[in-house]
Amino acid sequence: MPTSSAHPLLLRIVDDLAGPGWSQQSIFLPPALTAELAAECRARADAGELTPAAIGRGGRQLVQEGVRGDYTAWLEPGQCAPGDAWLALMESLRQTLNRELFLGLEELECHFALYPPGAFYRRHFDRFRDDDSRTVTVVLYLNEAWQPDEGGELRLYLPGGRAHDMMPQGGSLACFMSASFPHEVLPATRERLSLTGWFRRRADNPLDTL
Ligand SMILES: O=C(O)CCC(=O)C(=O)O
Ligand SMILES: [Fe+2]
Repeated sequence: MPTSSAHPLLLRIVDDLAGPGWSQQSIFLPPALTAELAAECRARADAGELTPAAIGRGGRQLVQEGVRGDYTAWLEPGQCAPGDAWLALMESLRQTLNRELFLGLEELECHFALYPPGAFYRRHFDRFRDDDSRTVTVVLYLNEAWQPDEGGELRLYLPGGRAHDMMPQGGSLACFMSASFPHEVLPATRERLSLTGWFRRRADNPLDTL
């Protein structure tokens, strides 16, 4: 059992990752900060700063609409106040996960994602075949008053052939071990906004760091 003084919400995520390996927090972020992050995502979309998401990494990136149809933009420190507030919270989570679970997480890469109505992301793993540094996935949803009949669930495939669906409700968080759970994003009837991040640790392959 964790014994530290970290926020109870963060400790709940620690317990979930140490147990089943995934966590769903329905009320993770206050509505005001969620709304500010949603506004930032929309502003970037309006400014044409979101680009079609690609599959793979480095020189092997490929846009494949039949696999994923979302648009993304990286969130970097110093770009906007709500983004920095989010990154500070994720830094607390990173430190808590390292302290309690010895995960050795070194950094977070994080992007806004916008799925137009009907867009999806087929079943996949978040780890690249040639790079195992993505260790923990976090997805914060930015959609106010999402309704169950609007679709857009994150479907997490669990061991034993079961699946768990999560509605992309504003302020809720999905978190899971990146290498353990195939997952997909189902199409929605309305625009679906999120902020997705991956905590990375140093790649095992020394050639990757050259
Ligand atoms: O938005 C989600 O629910 C998950 C997104 C995802 O799987 C990804 O970007 O790799
Ligand atoms: Fe994913």
